[in-house]
Amino acid sequence: MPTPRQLAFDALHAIYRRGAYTDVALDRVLRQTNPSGADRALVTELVYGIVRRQRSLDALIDRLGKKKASQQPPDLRIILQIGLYQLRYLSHIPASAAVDTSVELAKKNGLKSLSGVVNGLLRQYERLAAQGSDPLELPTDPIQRLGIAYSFPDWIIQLWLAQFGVAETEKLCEWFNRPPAIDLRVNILKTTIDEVATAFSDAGIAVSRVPYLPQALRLVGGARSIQQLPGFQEGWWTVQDSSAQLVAHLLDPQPGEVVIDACAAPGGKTTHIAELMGDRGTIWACDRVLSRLRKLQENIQRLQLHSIQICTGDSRQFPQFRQIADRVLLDAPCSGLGTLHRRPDIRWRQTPEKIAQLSRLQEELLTQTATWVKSGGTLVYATCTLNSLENETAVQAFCDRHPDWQIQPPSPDSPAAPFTTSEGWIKVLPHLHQMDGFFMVKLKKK
Ligand SMILES: C[S@@+](CC[C@H](N)C(=O)[O-])C[C@H]1O[C@@H](n2cnc3c(N)ncnc32)[C@H](O)[C@@H]1O
Repeated sequence: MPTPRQLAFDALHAIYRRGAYTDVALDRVLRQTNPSGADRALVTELVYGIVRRQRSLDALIDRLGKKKASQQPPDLRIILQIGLYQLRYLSHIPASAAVDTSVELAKKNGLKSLSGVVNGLLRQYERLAAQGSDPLELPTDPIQRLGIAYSFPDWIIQLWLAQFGVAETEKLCEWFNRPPAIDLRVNILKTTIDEVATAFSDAGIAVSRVPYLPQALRLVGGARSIQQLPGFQEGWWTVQDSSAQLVAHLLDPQPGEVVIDACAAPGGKTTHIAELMGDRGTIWACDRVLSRLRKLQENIQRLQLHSIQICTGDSRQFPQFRQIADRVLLDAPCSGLGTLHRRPDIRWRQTPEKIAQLSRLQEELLTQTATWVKSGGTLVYATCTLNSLENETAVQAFCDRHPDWQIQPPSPDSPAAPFTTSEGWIKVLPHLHQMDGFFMVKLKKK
């Protein structure tokens, strides 16, 4: 049976050298070997943590090694990262264990002749740390300082510094390096939040309520196998972050209405809309990615909903929806910078060029889906990103071009009300609200 560190090495090898997605590579090594609880937790922590922290870890290798990280043999670099990550970020692992197991990894993975390099570099880290000096040297320039200290690319730091300033950006970076919480949304058509909370506590699983969110329960104590939690098969709940739950509350759909969800898959918000409507009315769930729509279909079946119709294709091209909807949700494809803790590789995969393309797509989707709304109807635009170009700027530009639309703040009793700015934007900031970062706004058509 391979050790947890060997499994982490295998997953990181697939991620760095073959371009695999982090969650896919991790899932593969866990499924192949099915390690026990503590080992599984260590592999998960190492893989997610190292992908997140790779800029900081490479800066340490640059400082402590004879060669820069980028010039090290690729597998050696992975092993050095595994060792340094444990020394720097995992307080429950003794330094000697971190060093010895990394030396072992080098020997077992064809790098016997370089195992001395691993030993020397990790011990040098330990020596400096023991003397009380931080082995991670930081430049004075604030962009690079935060980028290296918290392991983000400079462009993301720049973007946030412009929006939030230094102190807030630092808190945000720190938050995004923590493991994510798992929130559930209780299906009010099947059960109540109290019943679900009791079922969980009877099964020895702690859950807590989330302020302002009437259907949200947060799992206390991290990662678990979701399918085995009480009530999953019965459709009592859906995994959905609390901030994503705010979106359907802001839309405020009513029983009997026609609602179109323009970017619906895998259906977290579509199914919430159906639940809030008492499963009465018509919800068109559109998306252009078939595999994601299959997940939506599974969710509809598990939750036993009947009011949702699936529509496959590009939401910029559905003339049949012209002026038929009471409400439209545009949960737009976006850069995802509000969910960096959940998807550790986005910070390295996303680029300003890709965001410029997304921004054009968002504008086209907003312009087209707005034509679906009846007079007096509403459209909610939402993204899970913290980037004003995709948020305030996009919506303001739309309003400037369409004077028959205006921003409508949520009603004071809406769960979204506490997150609303004076301009009517709903902005969820992770370090303030302890949820994924989200932006949403409700627009009303005259
Ligand atoms: C943020 S995700 C939607 C998440 C979903 N609303 C939920 O709550 O589960 C954005 C979705 O937009 C879809 N998408 C991207 N471009 C599209 C287009 N032109 N037309 C329709 N769907 C599109 C993507 O396939 C993706 O599923």
